[in-house]
Amino acid sequence: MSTDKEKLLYVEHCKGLNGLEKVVLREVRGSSVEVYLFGGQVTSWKNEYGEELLFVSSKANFKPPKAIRGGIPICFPQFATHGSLEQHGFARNRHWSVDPDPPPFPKNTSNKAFIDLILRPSEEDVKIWPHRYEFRLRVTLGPGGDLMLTSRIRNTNSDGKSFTFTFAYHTYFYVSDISEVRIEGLETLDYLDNLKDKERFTEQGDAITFESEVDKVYLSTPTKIAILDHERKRTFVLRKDGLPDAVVWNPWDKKAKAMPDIGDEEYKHMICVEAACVEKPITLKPGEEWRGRQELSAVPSSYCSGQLDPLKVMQSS
Ligand SMILES: O=P(O)(O)OC[C@H]1O[C@H](O)[C@H](O)[C@@H](O)[C@@H]1O
Repeated sequence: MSTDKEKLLYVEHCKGLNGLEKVVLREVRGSSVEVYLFGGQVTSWKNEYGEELLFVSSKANFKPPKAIRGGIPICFPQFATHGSLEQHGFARNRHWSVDPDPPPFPKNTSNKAFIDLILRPSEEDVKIWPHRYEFRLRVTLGPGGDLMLTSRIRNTNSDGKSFTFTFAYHTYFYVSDISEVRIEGLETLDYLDNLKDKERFTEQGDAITFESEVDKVYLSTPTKIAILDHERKRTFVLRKDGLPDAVVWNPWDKKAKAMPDIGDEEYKHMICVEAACVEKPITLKPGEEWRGRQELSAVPSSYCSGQLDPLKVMQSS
């Protein structure tokens, strides 16, 4: 366990843009993470060289109630238009609080840089979605610069009613050039195509690359997905737990132009790959809790490349 004094070095509470409350996590080797209490949203993740790994639009409004465009918005209790609520639910445009005394995790890690946030419904929220819950979000910056998000959602209804929700960590990765990006781990899977009325298709071909707008929900994916940025020679590895689906989105030029909070050319520098639970919504009875976890790491591409796997090089020589 870290002492309070030690924790101060790693977790700083301060003001962000427009005076919004922000928490900065730091790790000794220099990596950092920023989390806004508005939206419970991670808005920055930097590696030990100070390079930004997440995309945040230059036109992002850091002005509630509009959600911040970029980073990792939380979609809850509804992903996209899969229900009657506003697009992506309301968690991304609510003010979260720091949770001073969260229930412990079964396995407490030695990580020092983490923050626990909590969202409970306001009376206004209950009118929109008639349920009581506690949504606890732990954001952790690991010793190697990895970024972990763990959500724990508990049904606290006192009227005996269950509730059902869909969910996504709507992660915007920063990439050098979208036309040089490849995603591995989703080949041959079934997906719902949001550009074709959520119709179901099967992915064909070897790997996923980009040359036009994409908005797909891949179903029941492996727990590990890799996003390769060839130009930057960087690979993001996304690991997920409790979140069977994965959304891939890039608005491309026309849609980006129509969006007031994305610059016309900025679609080239972003790719959303979102650990999600969309196809089969989660139902919780009163007292029940759900957990969904996403872990991100960024490594030089050579570490991941099959060609450079020493075993494979030896076998092929
Ligand atoms: O503009 P937003 O409400 O933030 O949504 C941005 C995008 O999020 C997801 O990736 C959905 O699949 C897209 O259909 C949507 O356009």
